[in-house]
Amino acid sequence: MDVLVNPTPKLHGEIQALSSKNYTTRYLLVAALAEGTSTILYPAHSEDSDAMRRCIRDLGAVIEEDEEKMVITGFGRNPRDVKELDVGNAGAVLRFLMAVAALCPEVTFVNRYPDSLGKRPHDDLIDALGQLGVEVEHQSGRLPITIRGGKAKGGKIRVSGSVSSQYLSALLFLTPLLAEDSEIEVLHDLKSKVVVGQTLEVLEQAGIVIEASDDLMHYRIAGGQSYTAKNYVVQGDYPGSAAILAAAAVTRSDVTLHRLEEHSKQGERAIVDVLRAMEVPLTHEGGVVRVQGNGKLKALEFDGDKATDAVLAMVAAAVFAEGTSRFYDVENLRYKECDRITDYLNELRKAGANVEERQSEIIVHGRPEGVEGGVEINAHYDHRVIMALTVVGLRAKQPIRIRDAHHVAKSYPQYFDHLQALGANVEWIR
Ligand SMILES: O=C(O)C1=C[C@@H](OP(=O)(O)O)[C@@H](O)[C@H](O)C1
Ligand SMILES: C=C(OP(=O)(O)O)C(=O)O
Repeated sequence: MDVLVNPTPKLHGEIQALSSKNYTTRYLLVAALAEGTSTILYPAHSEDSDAMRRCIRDLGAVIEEDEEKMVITGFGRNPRDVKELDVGNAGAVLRFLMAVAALCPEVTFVNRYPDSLGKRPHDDLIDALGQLGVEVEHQSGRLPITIRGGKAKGGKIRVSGSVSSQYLSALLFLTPLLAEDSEIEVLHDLKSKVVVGQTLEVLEQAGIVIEASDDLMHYRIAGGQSYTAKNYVVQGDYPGSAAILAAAAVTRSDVTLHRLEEHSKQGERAIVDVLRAMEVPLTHEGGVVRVQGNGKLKALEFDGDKATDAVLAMVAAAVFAEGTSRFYDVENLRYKECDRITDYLNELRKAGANVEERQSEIIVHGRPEGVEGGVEINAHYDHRVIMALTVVGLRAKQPIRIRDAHHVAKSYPQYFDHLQALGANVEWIR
């Protein structure tokens, strides 16, 4: 299904932020790896969180749920012998479960999104699992992937962090369950380092002890640990909310978002500081962000690796800023649902934005006068491209049609409902 985004000068109203995708996938996983019964309050409901829920159920977790919570009885260190797992288009879910599959005799991860997740590389994790004696069959590091586990005991592992932090997170979830102690050394650089902080936070909540160096490049993990069943509460989601806040910033607005903790470990909370630095009038107190946009923004320079999943929304805001903005250290955006540098900038250019790319940078020459619009956008299967192009469409002169906008449901199925509630003129078209 497509979405038509019509020019919308004003946004007004209050919404509750969606629940965090990254915390939901992690809490589901640690609940499954525990032997007792855990409760997750306010879990996210999206394609990615559904993928984790479906897979842990296939692996033997028992899940009961109502509107507000999920009650999960885990399988501990003994997942069911399942032949196939379908993670949909969810990168983190795939990588985390590739590690968990080391506890299974033989599991194949199917390739349902050959043009999106099917193109993403997993070589560094495959290599690390190999060091633990796990046999992995793959297509040049890509899906479909078959994992033959059962032999992993622990030991020394070296893993590259230069493409994704998810490989390291995956190993941090697995190693405490192995019989022997492990030591993990991260090679090269570690991208999206802040997300590893979320992994460590959740592991600690689940009763797992991990010794991490201050720079997050070295870890010691005692083997033979058990995950404790616990009650978890999922906080609001900054990456998805970043798009709503960017929409409020580029329009004349009075928009309030609830459930966005100031001291969250989500790096994408930087959206608030970035918009503030762009001189967007806003306040953030007691978990409530209020933007009173006047449509005026100033350009800025920002290290995008600190807030990976909010960069596209920040770039969309910068499209209308006075001056030239630069988002640097963002190379790993190329390895997401699409190439979030080349593919995204091509779509932005179609809409009339003045943008340039470098291998690891996005440069935006702002157009405070607005962009032309009047074009069709290819979503590239990417929820964050869809959300960001919507922000641009609100301030374009002519409507923008976003093809296959239903892929927004990967993380934020209610995105267009929330925008409509704020007065945005957006409509679904078949
Ligand atoms: O661990 C996670 O849940 C995630 C890590 C990040 O990926 P990279 O480490 O590949 O940047 C992020 O972009 C993704 O949306 C979720
Ligand atoms: C890149 C993302 O997710 P994943 O890597 O889990 O597919 C995202 O949510 O923007």
